[in-house]
Formats: sequence, C-alpha cells, structure tokens
Amino acid sequence: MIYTVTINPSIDYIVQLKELTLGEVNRMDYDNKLPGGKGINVSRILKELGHDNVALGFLGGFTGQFVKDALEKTGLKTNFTPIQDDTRINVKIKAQDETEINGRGPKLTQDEIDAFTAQFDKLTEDDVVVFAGSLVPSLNEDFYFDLIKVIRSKGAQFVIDTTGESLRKTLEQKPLVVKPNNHELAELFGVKFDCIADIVKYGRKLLDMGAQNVLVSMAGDGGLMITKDGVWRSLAPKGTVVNSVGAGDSMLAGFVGTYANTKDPIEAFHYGLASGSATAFSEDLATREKIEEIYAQITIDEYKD
Ligand SMILES: Nc1ncnc2c1ncn2[C@@H]1O[C@H](COP(=O)(O)OP(=O)(O)OP(=O)(O)O)[C@@H](O)[C@H]1O
Ligand SMILES: O=P(O)(O)OC[C@@]1(O)O[C@H](CO)[C@@H](O)[C@@H]1O
Repeated sequence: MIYTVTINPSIDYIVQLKELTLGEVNRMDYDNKLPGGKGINVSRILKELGHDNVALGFLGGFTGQFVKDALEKTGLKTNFTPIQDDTRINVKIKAQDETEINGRGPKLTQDEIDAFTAQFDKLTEDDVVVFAGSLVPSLNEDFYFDLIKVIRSKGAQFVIDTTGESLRKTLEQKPLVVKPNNHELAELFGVKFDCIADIVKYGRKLLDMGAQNVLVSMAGDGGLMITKDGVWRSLAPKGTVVNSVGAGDSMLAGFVGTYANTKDPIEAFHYGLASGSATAFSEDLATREKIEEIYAQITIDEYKD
C-alpha cells in the first residue's frame, strides 16, 4: 500500500481577482475552498491514476472536518489522526501574480502524536510512505527522521519531498526517489548550473549519497531522471499554465504510483511529467483524462554524456 503523510494539511482558499492592490479593499471575482497540503495532493493524483493509497496526517476543528469530508466525497481512503486544534487555512491569491499565504498550523498534544506514530508499527516491505509538506510549529525535522528510521526498519520504502539539509540528511536512509527542482539542487551544493551536464553531474551525487532514483524538475523546461542505469530527459509539453499550486506534488504522485506498480522508472518518469504538467494546465489538480492527454504528447530521450 502507498501511504501519504500530510502533517500540516490545509483548506486551500483560492481567491481570484484581476488585480490585487495592497492597503485597499479588494473584491474577489471568484473564490473556492479545496482540501490542501502536499501529501493530500499526492494522494488525490494517485487516486486519479488508479493507485490505491491511504492519506495520513492530523486533522482537527471545523477546518479539519471540511478537509475530511471533501476527501471522503472523492472516495479517497483516509486515516487522519483527530486533533483538538484547528487545521490551518492557506490563502492562494491569483491576481496579476500568484501569491500564497500559508498558515503555521495547529498545536499537537503528545497523545495525538503518539496515536499517529503508532500506525507505522504495522508497515511491511510492500509499503511505500510519502512524506510531503511542512511540519507544524511544535515538531522539528527530527520527527520525520525518526519515523523514517521506523519505516526502514520494517523494510518499507519512503519518499520525502524536502530540500536543503533535511534532504541531505534523509539520503543515508535510501529514499525511493528524491525530487529537487533545478534551483533546489544547485542550492544544496552551493553551485550555479550553466547547462544540462551540470545538473546531471549534481543529480548523480544524490544517487551516490543514497537516493535510489533522482528526478530534477525544471518547471517549463521539463525534467531529468537520473538512475544507476542511465539518465533520461524530457522537454515540457506546451500548454497554458493556469495554476502553479500542486504541480510538484502531482509529479511526485505520477512517479511514485507508477513505480510502485510497475517498477519501471522510465514509465514512472513519463507519468510524473504528465501529471505535473497536467496540473500546471488545470484550475485544480489534474484529472486522469488530462494526464493521459498530456502523457501522449511527451517524449523521453536517453541523455548521453
Ligand atoms: N510551465 C510549465 N509548463 C509545462 N509543465 C510544467 C510547467 N511548470 C511545471 N510543469 C510540470 O510540473 C513539474 C513540476 O514543476 P516544478 O519544476 O515547478 O516543480 P516544483 O518546484 O516542485 O513545483 P511546486 O511549485 O509545485 O513545488 C515539471 O517537471 C513539469 O512537468
Ligand atoms: O506549507 P507547506 O506544507 O509547505 O505547503 C502547503 C501547500 O502550499 O502546498 C500545496 C501545494 O504544493 C498546497 O495544497 C498547500 O497549501
């Protein structure tokens, strides 16, 4: 089974207006409330693609109830740990630019944390756990690292969408895949990339440091996949970008779901790219129909040094 973990879910409050003027009363043209959080987005795309999965994390208050109901309406399997405090609301303003204001997140009690962590004792080597998104203020990065140790001790695989030092620290536990974007990869090594060969060189370092597969997303320039068997590249398909929320999560979902079911990294990369671009071209996260349409437009070429 694939489990996604969203420690700090949200209601994504999408607000659209032609122009945002700071310091004035602005009126919305359109607004919408969506269940949000990176792991939840991964779960929603996994479900679209027909990959069985369960969304885990913490939900509380009227906002948490909204997220739970919205996910259950889609038929997604969830097993969120109930909490006393309210799940956060993240504001996504789509005006002349896209501006995001994300909440800090709720307080968790020790009993709530213990109830959540107990679930990981049941994992087996057939399971994959995907961690995505920020932690709540009362937890630090060690929370992820400690859970990852438990997951690996059960023989299960893990994926964590993180950057910087916490990415470096998780590599020794051999994540199934890491997915920095090209800027995050450059920052991790304190370098600047001038060409694809530079990106490949530093992507290979992540393999050497423990990652099983490396995806480097490059927004409108597509992506690269680096594995021990070779390097593959794809240009992004053409389309109108209407949404930058969740493209990275969708890419991760397309890759992880396909890889878990086929063990074919090239097919997984293909679905990862298609899912990322399909979401970038959609108002909300992509539908399966859109992902398949984009999939058919993508070609993947082997990259030779
Ligand atoms: N302008 C675009 N045109 C086509 N595809 C895109 C575009 N932007 C993003 N994508 C698709 O989404 C994938 C992930 O995008 P990106 O590189 O921005 O990841 P990210 O930085 O992790 O995203 P996020 O902002 O969601 O965290 C890309 O590899 C690509 O497939
Ligand atoms: O504050 P975090 O956890 O880093 O990011 C949360 C978030 O911005 O990420 C998702 C898009 O990737 C949104 O659904 C959600 O609001």
